[in-house]
Parts: sequence; C-alpha cells; structure tokens
Amino acid sequence: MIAPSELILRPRGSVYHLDLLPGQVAETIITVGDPERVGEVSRRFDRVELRVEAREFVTHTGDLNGKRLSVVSTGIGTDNVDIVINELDALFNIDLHRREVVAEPVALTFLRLGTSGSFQPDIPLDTVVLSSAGLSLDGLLPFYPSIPVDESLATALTTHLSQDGQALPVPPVMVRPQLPDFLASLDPARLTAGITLTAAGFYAPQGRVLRLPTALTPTLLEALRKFRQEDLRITNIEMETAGIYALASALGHRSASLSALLANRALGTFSRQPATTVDRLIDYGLFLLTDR
Ligand SMILES: O=P(O)(O)O[C@H]1O[C@H](CO)[C@@H](O)[C@H]1O
Ligand SMILES: O=c1cc[nH]c(=O)[nH]1
Repeated sequence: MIAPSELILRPRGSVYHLDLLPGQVAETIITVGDPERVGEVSRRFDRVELRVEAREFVTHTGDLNGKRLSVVSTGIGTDNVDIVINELDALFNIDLHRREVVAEPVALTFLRLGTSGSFQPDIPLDTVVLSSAGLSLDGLLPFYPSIPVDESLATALTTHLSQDGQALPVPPVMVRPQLPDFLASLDPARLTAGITLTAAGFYAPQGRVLRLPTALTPTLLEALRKFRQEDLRITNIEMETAGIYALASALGHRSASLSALLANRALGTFSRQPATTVDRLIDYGLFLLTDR
C-alpha cells in the first residue's frame, strides 16, 4: 500500500495538486506551460466535458473529431512536470482506493505544445520544432534512477565541449522519447527536429544576462551550438521537455514535444507575431492528434 503521505489525495478523492479524479482525463494528453493556453486549445474542441483549475494546473477534457483529449497546464519548469506526470499517471495506473499499482498499466500519450528559444542562427523565428531528444540541465532526472538515459549522446557532448576546453556547470543528461506513432510515421525531412535543451530557469540557466552573470558564457554557448552527433544538434531551449520525455518513458508512456520558436537566442531577436505562431502550433498539434 502506498502511504497517505506519499500519494496525497484531497477529501473528495482527487489527486493532491491537479485536483482530478480517475475518469476525468483522456488517455491522450496535451501539455502546455501557460495555464491560459489551455483554453486556447480547448476552444478548438467540438465539446468540453470538464474544466478543473488548481494552482497553475488547469485541465480541460473534451473531444475533437471523435477523439477524447485532455489539455493540462504544467506551469513553468520540470519541478512542475514531476507533479503533473506523476499525478496523471496515478489517475490511470494506481488504484486510488486500495493505494496499489494496477496489474495492467495504461500507456498514455503526451504531446507538449510549448514555446521556446531557437539556439541556432539558421533556425528562423516562428518555426515549429520537434524534440528528437531532451538535454536535461535542470537537475530533476538524477532523482529517478530508473529513467532510461542516452549515455553515449551525453558523453559525446561532454567530449565535444572538453575538446574546446569547455564544461557544463551541471552534468548533462540526455533522454530520448518513445514517440507516438502519429509522429514516428511523419517524413523527418518535413520537420525541423533536434535536441531540446531543458533549462532550470529562464535567465542564467539559458545564458541570459540582465544584472547577474551566467555560467553559460558566450564561448560555452558557441561550443554547444557547434555540437553535432549523427544528424542531431541542439535546436532550442525551454524548461519542460526533457522532464516530460524522461518520466513518460520510464512510466511506459509515449511522448512528443513541439515547440514554437519565439526567440532566436543566437541572433538576439524575438517574434513579431507570437500569438499567431502559438495558434499555428496548436492547430498543427491538434491536426496530428486527430486528423490522421
Ligand atoms: O510556453 P511554455 O509552454 O510555458 O514554455 C516555455 O515558456 C516558459 C518560459 O517563458 C517555460 O515554461 C518554457 O518552457
Ligand atoms: O527563450 C525562450 C523562449 C521561450 N521559453 C524559454 O524557456 N526560452
């Protein structure tokens, strides 16, 4: 039995942070960082059956073109991703009355629709990028020793950086998703794809300097930019993808992350049409989930 202190339920039996009950969430779940983006997604549904709000975690469940979907906001950062993925998984894969793991776990599908900064000068603003892998610099993953990590990709990065006399301030962890079938069957030549760097913060952890210096110096950022392994390079920076990929894979779920690039960090530019670009991202995500 999982103790009440470890899996906390509200008095009505809902999971502690998300305030959701079993049955209220679809097996296909869109995650977004911004709680306000939840309504932007669900207003495209044919019908919304449920709206729940708890802290930064807003959940809408409904259907589109005959497919049941949920959209859940994670808020910012992988500390929140830890809560969201564990509690959503518990709704399906832990019997909340008996407090026991179910015998036959349900495999969920997660699709993150997020915003991000382009890491390369040649990937234009407003591009939508698929994360082929997550580079976790956020500190969450070492707490989950069962997570399948790509040691050789992480070692290749560390070796590449050391050849330039550079090192990251924290050990890099690389994770690869189990992509949902609707993405695995897409022609890769039609998508911009690459490694998404998941940072522990927005400013110094992404190499930004306002009044405080960053350990991600221009020389280190340039060395990261030049990293190539197989057909992969670091395409973008944000704050959730590696956490979602890692926890979803370890729990037996499929996951994919699509990011709209609103900033270009190499060029110092920001989108002139962020809302339009996020709209396009949402439309594309819903098309992938429902029209194929
Ligand atoms: O637009 P969302 O999904 O929130 O994603 C990005 O935007 C936030 C930072 O502005 C971080 O959460 C980052 O990952
Ligand atoms: O540069 C950016 C843009 C959006 N979100 C991030 O985390 N970083």
